[in-house]
Amino acid sequence: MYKYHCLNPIAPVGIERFDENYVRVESPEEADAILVRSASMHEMEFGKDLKAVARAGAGVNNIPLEKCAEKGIVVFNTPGANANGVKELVLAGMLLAARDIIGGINWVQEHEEDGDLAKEAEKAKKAFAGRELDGKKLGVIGLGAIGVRVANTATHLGMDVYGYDPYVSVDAAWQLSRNIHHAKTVDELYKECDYISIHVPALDSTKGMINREAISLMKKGVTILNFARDVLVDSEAIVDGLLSGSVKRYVTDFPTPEIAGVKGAIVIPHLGASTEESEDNCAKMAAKALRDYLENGNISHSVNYPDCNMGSKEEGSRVTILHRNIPNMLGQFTSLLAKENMNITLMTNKSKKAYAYTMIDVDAEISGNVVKRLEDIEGVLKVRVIV
Ligand SMILES: NC(=O)c1ccc[n+]([C@@H]2O[C@H](COP(=O)([O-])OP(=O)(O)OC[C@H]3O[C@@H](n4cnc5c(N)ncnc54)[C@H](O)[C@@H]3O)[C@@H](O)[C@H]2O)c1
Ligand SMILES: O=C(O)CC[C@@H](O)C(=O)O
Repeated sequence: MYKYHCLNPIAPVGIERFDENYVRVESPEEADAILVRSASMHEMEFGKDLKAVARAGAGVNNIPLEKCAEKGIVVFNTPGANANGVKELVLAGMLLAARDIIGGINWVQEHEEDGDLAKEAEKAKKAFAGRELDGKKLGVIGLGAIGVRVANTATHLGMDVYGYDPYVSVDAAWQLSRNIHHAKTVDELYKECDYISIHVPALDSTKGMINREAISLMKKGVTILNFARDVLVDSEAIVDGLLSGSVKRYVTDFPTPEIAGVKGAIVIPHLGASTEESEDNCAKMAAKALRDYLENGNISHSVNYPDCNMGSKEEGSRVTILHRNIPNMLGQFTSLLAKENMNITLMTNKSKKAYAYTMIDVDAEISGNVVKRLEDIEGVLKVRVIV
């Protein structure tokens, strides 16, 4: 029986994927697996049985990835599962920035009692006039699951789109419309574009990337959209930009006291992935990855260990070993099993940066003593026998 805990509400269609071999527990300390959305796990103590964490979403900056890797806890996310939901809200954000739809709606609400509302509205509406997106230049920074969708859709609105991503994946590049200009530097994109939308993860290298210097390179009256993470944008610089008029609008999905209420800011309460479809997709993908890992040892869409798949566990035993990516690990595992006269029927080993994963099928039962000796090998972080 596997125990799982949900740190945030997870869509029922995902939870339904756990069959009678799974039980939901109230305490994360008891769990074999944790499902999480945006709750911060940085200060959490992990229970001794915790084997995996699944982020029902894309961003993993709420999870201590290195600490998990060191404890042999595999962290999964659900790449692309909420990308369409975010893309649609980014488009809405551009429209809200281009036309004063919010001001207009507020005006109507404030005048709802007015008997002559229709006539008064015709007089008032010039205060809420805007501009069209057609023909404007949009710069998309980060051409992953969301960025590609935003860029491609914007071309259908008649926008002239520039994309910047020095690490773009081959898959994403294949999906990108040929009408998108390839910005070779981010400065080129800053200088050209009327709208700039960021879709990069929060990493040490991206935090604060929209700072005073970046804003100084942008066109006067630029609109900046941030549906990625608050820390990507220097909030003092953006507030000063809005107050001085160098930034016309800042549309963000991340409410902070510094930005909420500033004139020109459109602040949304982190609704990018809050659609029925995105929540369902993320929950299903997260539950599927957890089950495959717990039941078969297979890893797909992990952010701290390599993806590795040996199919379903068949007869015999499967031992899985999370370890450091250092020389002679495989040699030590196989010679230990050979000394125990165990016949290896299938084996695979993959690595990702400092960590590696080995899966070994043998045609006999693996004793507790063998597990202990595998655990004692220098560089081994966790050993699991799947029965
Ligand atoms: N608002 C929301 O509800 C919501 C929902 C999903 C994701 N997000 C955020 O959006 C981010 C992007 O999501 P995604 O699904 O597109 O992720 P993704 O991993 O598919 O794409 C990220 C892209 O950013 C690129 N990148 C990394 N560093 C870069 C840099 N310095 N300059 C330019 N490009 C760089 C990568 O190469 C990659 O192509 C997530 O990390 C998350 O923080 C927010
Ligand atoms: O779970 C959410 O609502 C937000 C998820 C989003 O920020 C993500 O990074 O996928």
